[in-house]
Amino acid sequence: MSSGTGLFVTFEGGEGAGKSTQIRKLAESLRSRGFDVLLTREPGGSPGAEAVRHVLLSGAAQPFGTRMEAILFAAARNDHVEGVIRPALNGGRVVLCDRFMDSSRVYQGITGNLEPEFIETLQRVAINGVMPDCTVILDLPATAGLERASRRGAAVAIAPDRFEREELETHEKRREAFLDIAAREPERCHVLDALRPEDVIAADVLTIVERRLPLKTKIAETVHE
Ligand SMILES: Nc1ncnc2c1ncn2[C@@H]1O[C@H](COP(=O)(O)OP(=O)(O)OP(=O)(O)O)[C@@H](O)[C@H]1O
Ligand SMILES: Cc1cn([C@H]2C[C@H](O)[C@@H](COP(=O)(O)O)O2)c(=O)[nH]c1=O
Repeated sequence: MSSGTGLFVTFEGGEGAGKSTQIRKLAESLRSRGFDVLLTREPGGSPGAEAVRHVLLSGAAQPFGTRMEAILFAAARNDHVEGVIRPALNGGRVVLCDRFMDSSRVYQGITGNLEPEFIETLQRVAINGVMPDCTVILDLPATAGLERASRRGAAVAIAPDRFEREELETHEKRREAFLDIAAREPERCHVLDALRPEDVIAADVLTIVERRLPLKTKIAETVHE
């Protein structure tokens, strides 16, 4: 459970699953209902973590090995948590984060072949008690997600990042690894079929998140009194 009186929701899944799309839609729906929403992402979300994002996604850290990359992701996460996420939750805000610790478990742990104990130790240090209240996992075949990501990249002339460029088999393993996490943590994780139309998925996401809202968060007006 997250710290403070806010609500912490993370979005996870493979490349091109629709995380950014769904986060934007959810933020819009919640804001229109008066909630004070912070939309953020990983790696990144704070000035220090955004600097590390560039190092990681460009592949500049790749020659130093997966362990080094995992530690950099954790360092960026800790900066983001302490500088941005924890203060927002303490202020009663709804925090929506595009990827978080489950991405490290999957990308660095499972497909990076790092020992689970090492990854879990890093996560404990990185999140320092700030656990997501709820995680939406957008699930689709890797081929479909990569196709979407490549169409999106072509439209804005952005090349695939260091992780997107990996083998199809690796992306399929990641899909299975996210589903395994969901099976192990059913209270926190909700798996949605991401092949459906955006608005159908968005309605499911809103239902999931609304169930958790009244208990913990404040509406925007009361936060800024
Ligand atoms: N349900 C959907 N059906 C069809 N296309 C979609 C759907 N959701 C998103 N898209 C499109 O797929 C592309 C990828 O979506 P988006 O950027 O939201 O994914 P993402 O999970 O954040 O990707 P990444 O992890 O690679 O950043 C975008 O062009 C988006 O418009
Ligand atoms: C948080 C996190 C991310 N990654 C990888 C997953 C993606 O390939 C990129 C982020 O790109 P996006 O377009 O912003 O989704 O980084 C990772 O390997 N480990 C992590 O902890």
